[in-house]
Order: sequence, then C-alpha cells, then structure tokens
Amino acid sequence: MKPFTSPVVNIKKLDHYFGQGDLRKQILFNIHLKIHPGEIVLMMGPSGSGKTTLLTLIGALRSPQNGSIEVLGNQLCDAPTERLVSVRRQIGYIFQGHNLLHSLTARQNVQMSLQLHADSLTDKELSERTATMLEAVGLGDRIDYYPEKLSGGQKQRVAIARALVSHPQLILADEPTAALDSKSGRDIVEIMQHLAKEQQTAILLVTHDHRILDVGDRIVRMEDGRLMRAEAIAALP
Ligand SMILES: Nc1ncnc2c1ncn2[C@@H]1O[C@H](COP(=O)(O)OP(=O)(O)OP(=O)(O)O)[C@@H](O)[C@H]1O
Repeated sequence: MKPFTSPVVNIKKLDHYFGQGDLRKQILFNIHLKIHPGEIVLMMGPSGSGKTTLLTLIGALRSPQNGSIEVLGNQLCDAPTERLVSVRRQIGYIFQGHNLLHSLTARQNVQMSLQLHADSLTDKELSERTATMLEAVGLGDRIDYYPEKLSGGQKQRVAIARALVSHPQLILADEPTAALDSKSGRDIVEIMQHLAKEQQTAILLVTHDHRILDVGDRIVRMEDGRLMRAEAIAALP
C-alpha cells in the first residue's frame, strides 16, 4: 500500500448529536483535528466528554452527520456504507477489552486479521508474517497459546500484533493500558510507539494514564464535547 503523505485524519467543523426530537443532544462541537503519518496523538479528557464518540466516528464505526471528516483520503460525512466498510478495513483497532477470540491461539487470532486484509499472500507468507509480528511484540515463545493461558499484558500484545500485522496507516486505541499494571502498560505503549515509527503508522490513543504521556508527539484534550488546545509534549513540565 502506498504511504500517505497528506494528513491521515483531517477533521473540520465536526458536530455530532445523539437522540431524536426533544431528546436530541449535541455531544461534539466544532471539532478540528489533523493527524499526520507516523504521528502519535494522545487524547485525554473527563469521562463522558466525547472521546470514544470521536474515535468511533474517525474509525467509520458510526456515520458522521455535520462537518467534514476525511480518513485516509475518504470523506466519511454522508458516505455510502461501502466506503465506511472499506475505511474500516484499513484501520487497526485496539480496545481495552482486547476482543481476542478465545477458541483461537495467538497465532490464529493474528493470522485471521491478516487474511482479511491480504488476500494475495500464500499460506507460508501469512504464517511467517504472523510469527514475525508476534515475535516483535515479545510473544515469540507464546505463539501457539490460547488467550486463557496468557496474562492481561500478553493478551493486549496479541491485540496489538493483530492490529499492526496488516501494516495499517492508522491505529485507533481506546484506553489500551487501562487494565494493565504499570510495567505492562508501559511495555505495550513502547511497542506501539516503536512499530508506529518503523511503519509510519499514525496513532490516536485515548488514555487516562498519565504514566504514558511521553510516548505521544502531541496531546489533545476533550472537554464537554470540545477539543481544547493541543500541547506539544516537550512543553509539559
Ligand atoms: N449511543 C449513544 N446514545 C446516546 N448518548 C450517547 C451514546 N453514546 C454516548 N453517549 C453520550 O455521549 C457522551 C459522550 O460519551 P463518550 O463515550 O464519547 O465519552 P468518553 O469521553 O469516551 O467517556 P469515557 O472516558 O467514560 O469512556 C456521554 O454523555 C454519553 O452518555
């Protein structure tokens, strides 16, 4: 796939509402956000401020209503379902609950994702790429383990391997370290950071975890549905 040179995400004047009629409530207000290839953007903000809603709009998991939201060169506002589905397939998702399939081994979980994205690979190539990816996240000796035999941090690493194996140009991560102890959380984000820089993947990561702020290039803050000023990490105390 050709690497992206323009912003991977380009959002202008985005509003979002939930509900109908008298119950209609505005959740996002006039959002502007650009994310460039290889950039790691952390999104923080209080519970209920709209972070997950924005993430799911960028991920083409719900339809945007007002404004402009371009993801990997595709306009998502008023987009037909096929375009949303096609964008969805180009994004790597890492969520807190890792969502591994319990009846499949680590290798099978990762390989299944690769199969969905790369139909031109032979079985041998699929298997090699899967193993290389699991080795890259430090699970070379756990490749044939089922999720129940892995720790929380190891399962989250499988989820990262699964999200990255097809070399997506955008990763969306919603609190990937929330369920992990400090050391595992740190390891996870460092793996993501390393792989992102190597593959020029852009990452938008929602977090409440102050221990990982230094892995980002930029922090944006959501408050009451509004994105507040972006801060350069270097400027933080
Ligand atoms: N499907 C929905 N229908 C109606 N309201 C919703 C829906 N999803 C979210 N909301 C409301 O939208 C607001 C923003 O929720 P959202 O989940 O985006 O916040 P958040 O910042 O991700 O919170 P948290 O940090 O707790 O995950 C909340 O007031 C929530 O109740």
